[in-house]
Amino acid sequence: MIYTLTTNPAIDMNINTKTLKPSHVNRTDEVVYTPNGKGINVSFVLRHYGIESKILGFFGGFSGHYIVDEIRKRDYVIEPVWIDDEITRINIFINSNGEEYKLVNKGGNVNSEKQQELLDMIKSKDDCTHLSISGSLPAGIDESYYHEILKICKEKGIEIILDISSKELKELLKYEPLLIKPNDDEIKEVFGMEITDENSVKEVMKHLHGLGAKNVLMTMGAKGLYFSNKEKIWFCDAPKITLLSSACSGDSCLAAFLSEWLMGKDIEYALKKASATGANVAESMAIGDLKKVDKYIESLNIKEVK
Ligand SMILES: O=P(O)(O)OC[C@@]1(O)O[C@H](CO)[C@@H](O)[C@@H]1O
Repeated sequence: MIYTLTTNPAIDMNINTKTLKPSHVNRTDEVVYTPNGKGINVSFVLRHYGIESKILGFFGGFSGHYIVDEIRKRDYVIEPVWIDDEITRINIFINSNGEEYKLVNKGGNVNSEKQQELLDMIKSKDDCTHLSISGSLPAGIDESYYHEILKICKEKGIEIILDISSKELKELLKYEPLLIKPNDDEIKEVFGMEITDENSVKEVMKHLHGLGAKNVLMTMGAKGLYFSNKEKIWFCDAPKITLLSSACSGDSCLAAFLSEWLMGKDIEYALKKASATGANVAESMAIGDLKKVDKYIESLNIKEVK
């Protein structure tokens, strides 16, 4: 069973507005509230593609209850660690005249007792084959927490999937995660390496594998994505779309990829599905209905980077 861990969930408030002026009452055109957080988004899209997963995370206050209730209404198994006296954050994504404004808040404080509760929960899981960890850490949790989680995974033989932007990612590769999903900006920030051409991609992949990553899915938004399994590197282009909101796009891309790749299916199709899904989400508010994915897949091209 795949488990997703969202250490810092959020209600996403997705707003569409033609006017966004300072010192002005901006009456918006559309607003969509969705129960989210990066790992939760992965679970949603996995289910869309027929793969079940279970959801873990820290939740608190009215907003935490809203997220957990919504997820339970959709019949997911979610095991929340409830944080006392703290409210799960609400993040705001504004789309106005082709521009995106992303207001991502910190998240409630998680004390050491609650941190331990989650670690004990992971330790107690006997059905967990893969743990997909996504997103930022909330207040009160130090980066060293990742090490504690990953040590438990190693001991229990749980395969690790990491989609985190933390600088600690570099140090975490020694736990040999099955897959990491950085984007090109994170590669620059965390590893100080810039993607300029195919040679730089080869260098980056070699470096990441050298540090311990078994597989790397590197996303680059409208520029496409690369996947490396240490033996080969593939590139997949991206469909041309009109961007509405890039929120949830990377998480959905990862889930689409996992839905094929973890099942041992064709790698080229998995990459096309990942690219098509990320693009279709980026032209929607929140995750959207993913209805254009099949059409986009037909238009995509894969090439091997030699
Ligand atoms: O602060 P993090 O965890 O990095 O990002 C959280 C978040 O912005 O990412 C998701 C989209 O990818 C949203 O659903 C959510 O609000």
